[in-house]
Amino acid sequence: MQKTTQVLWLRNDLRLHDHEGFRLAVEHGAPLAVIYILPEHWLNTDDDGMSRLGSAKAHFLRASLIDLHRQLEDQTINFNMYHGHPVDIITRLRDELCGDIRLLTSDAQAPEEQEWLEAVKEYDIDLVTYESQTLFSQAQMATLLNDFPASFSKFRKTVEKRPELFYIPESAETTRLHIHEQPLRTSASISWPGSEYAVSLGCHGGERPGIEWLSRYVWDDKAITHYKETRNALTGENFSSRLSPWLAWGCLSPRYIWHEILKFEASYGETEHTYWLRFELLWREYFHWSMRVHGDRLFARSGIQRKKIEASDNSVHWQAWCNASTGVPMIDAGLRELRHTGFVSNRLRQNMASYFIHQLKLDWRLGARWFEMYLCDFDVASNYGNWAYLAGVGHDPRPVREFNLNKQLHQYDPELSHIRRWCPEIEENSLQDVLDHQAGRKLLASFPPPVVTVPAFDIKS
Ligand SMILES: Cc1cc2nc3c(=O)[nH]c(=O)nc-3n(C[C@H](O)[C@H](O)[C@H](O)COP(=O)(O)OP(=O)(O)OC[C@H]3O[C@@H](n4cnc5c(N)ncnc54)[C@H](O)[C@@H]3O)c2cc1C
Repeated sequence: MQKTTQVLWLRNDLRLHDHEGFRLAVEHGAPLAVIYILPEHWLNTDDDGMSRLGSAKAHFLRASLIDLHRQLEDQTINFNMYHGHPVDIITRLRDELCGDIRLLTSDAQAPEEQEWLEAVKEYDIDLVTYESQTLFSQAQMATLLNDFPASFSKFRKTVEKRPELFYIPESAETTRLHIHEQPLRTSASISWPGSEYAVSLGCHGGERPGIEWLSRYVWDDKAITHYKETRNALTGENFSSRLSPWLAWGCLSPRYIWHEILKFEASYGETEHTYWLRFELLWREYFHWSMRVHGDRLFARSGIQRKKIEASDNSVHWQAWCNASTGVPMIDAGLRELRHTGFVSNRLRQNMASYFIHQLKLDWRLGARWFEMYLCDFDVASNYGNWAYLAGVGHDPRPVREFNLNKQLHQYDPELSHIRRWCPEIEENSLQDVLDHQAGRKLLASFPPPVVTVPAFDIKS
């Protein structure tokens, strides 16, 4: 009989806790090799000047891999890193390992990943997939997926009625793993993207920093007790949970976070704030399952609604966006923040996307790709799901969701704290000055004029 080697191919599940892949490997018992493949094309720049891995995002991913590497090393488990085409790497490994391969990896979210998994199966590899990014499993979702709710509310109400869904299995005892001992031929060291911007991440990638952050946010600072009230802010400490980068790379499991919130509620009581953080995690869940159901349609301009929408290819507008020089301080502040830190608040993301789609009138998918390059919490389902929603071709029941930028600025950054942080050139100006500039009514000398203005707004005295 041929010997079997298990290969655990980690993708967006860079952790040890709540990990079905490790659990399955322990259960099976054959020797295990743990690998990560950085897809080569993520490093290439496309015709629009974009790559898949901007610098802040690359920083976070790299730190997450290093943290995992160290944790595995402590348990004498080799972690083998590659870059190249995932299917090429896996088939090369199969040849190197000779014998039967049992490949364990996370279920596909995006169609691109589905293609890799389909291609791997062609090579006579025993492929076993598991869920690692969602609260629920495919089996738990089966009936809902056959008739997927068109709105988030319907989805939420259905799953909230089923508490048995919110179950967290025991973590695998990795000490019981049987490790493949022979060294594997890994790729030459990866040339990670450098940066033309000074990157200043507010957080460290990796499972252990993620667990620490969650514990501090929930238990030490008890910031969860004001979540609903502050979550729409544009800046400030602990205004939202900032869990998204760890969730995106799978350094934290959504089930682990969910259960920490439940534990907090058991100690201090459920409030609208603790509930709302779980509510937002369900939004993420909704987009993830929507992507499984709708696949490629989510990347079409007409979206899942198959609605014909117009978009221009105005290169002046596009360049202004790319250079963070739209002349609208609220937008340019967000663009600068995103390039430097890989993060922007949800409220600002909504306004930025609305401006991109409704004022610059560019194709929403270009904006989604731009976010994909820079966001260190890039999550294919949440990003494309939210952009499509704002473009009116996704799950939004409303036909158009256009934000009144000046009204939003007045409501969410009345002290100009966010704008001043990222656009110091308007340090001396008042909120009304900025509102007038953005509307093109009275231009600031210190800021370029808007490429496209937004509706005027007067502060009532
Ligand atoms: C145009 C646009 C693009 C976006 N792209 C992404 C993306 O690539 N990756 C990503 O994780 N989120 C994305 N979001 C959703 C949201 O902006 C971020 O999840 C949130 O800002 C992350 O900060 P936080 O962890 O402090 O969120 P919190 O407010 O603390 O929320 C907790 C968690 O709930 C989930 N969540 C909250 N809001 C949403 C939402 N609207 N959609 C899906 N999940 C949500 C996230 O996992 C988040 O970490 C996008 C939103 C917009 C409008």
